[in-house]
Amino acid sequence: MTKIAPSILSADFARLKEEILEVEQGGADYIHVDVMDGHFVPNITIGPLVVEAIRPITSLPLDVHLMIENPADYIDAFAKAGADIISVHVEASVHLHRTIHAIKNAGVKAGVVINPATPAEMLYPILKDIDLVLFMTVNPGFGGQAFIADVLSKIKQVDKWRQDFAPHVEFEVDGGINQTTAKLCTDAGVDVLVAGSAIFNEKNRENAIQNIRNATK
Ligand SMILES: O=C(CO)[C@H](O)[C@H](O)COP(=O)(O)O
Ligand SMILES: [Fe+2]
Repeated sequence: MTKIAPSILSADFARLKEEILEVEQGGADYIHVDVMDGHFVPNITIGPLVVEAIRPITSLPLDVHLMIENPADYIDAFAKAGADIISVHVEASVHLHRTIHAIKNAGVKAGVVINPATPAEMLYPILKDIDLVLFMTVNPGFGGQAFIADVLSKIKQVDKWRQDFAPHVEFEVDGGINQTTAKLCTDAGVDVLVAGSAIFNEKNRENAIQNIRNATK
């Protein structure tokens, strides 16, 4: 079954606990946490303190998406705060192999994120070492942007490598996911759909989650 990871970027931060409980009760599989530093992306969001604060609220895995420069410097802080998956951008990681192993050594699942304009080949050397690939289907930085369909061919390319030598790797997409784009992604091999505005802009979060999941069948 397709997994759904609501992005709290589009939640009401004044009611964050209730928002997280609503999507958990509505059938979410992960809670997606967008960390932005105002350097790697032109927006500033949340840090380890917020991850630590939401950790006791939910039993769902916390899927932490680091959109920051020098992500290796912050692995321990996010691991200690309670992250279950930490994903770093290939574009921000000079020593990607070292950073991935630092995440794993911290006892956390390691993900690698790739921007829409970054070629699939960047993933090839490290695919077997990681737990998750997060394909950006928008340029990172903001919720509510339009899906970039060109990324689908890249997902299909990496899926061939996955079938060849890395069948354990989960594929996730992030950005512009709704009932229409969800199906395009799962048809290309995606296992986990991040959705922010398509879930938190709807009054009934359970219906929103179910509608996206049902659209992929
Ligand atoms: O990483 C992100 C933005 O950089 C968010 O996870 C993503 O944008 C989710 O928002 P939406 O579903 O509204 O596009
Ligand atoms: Fe994200």
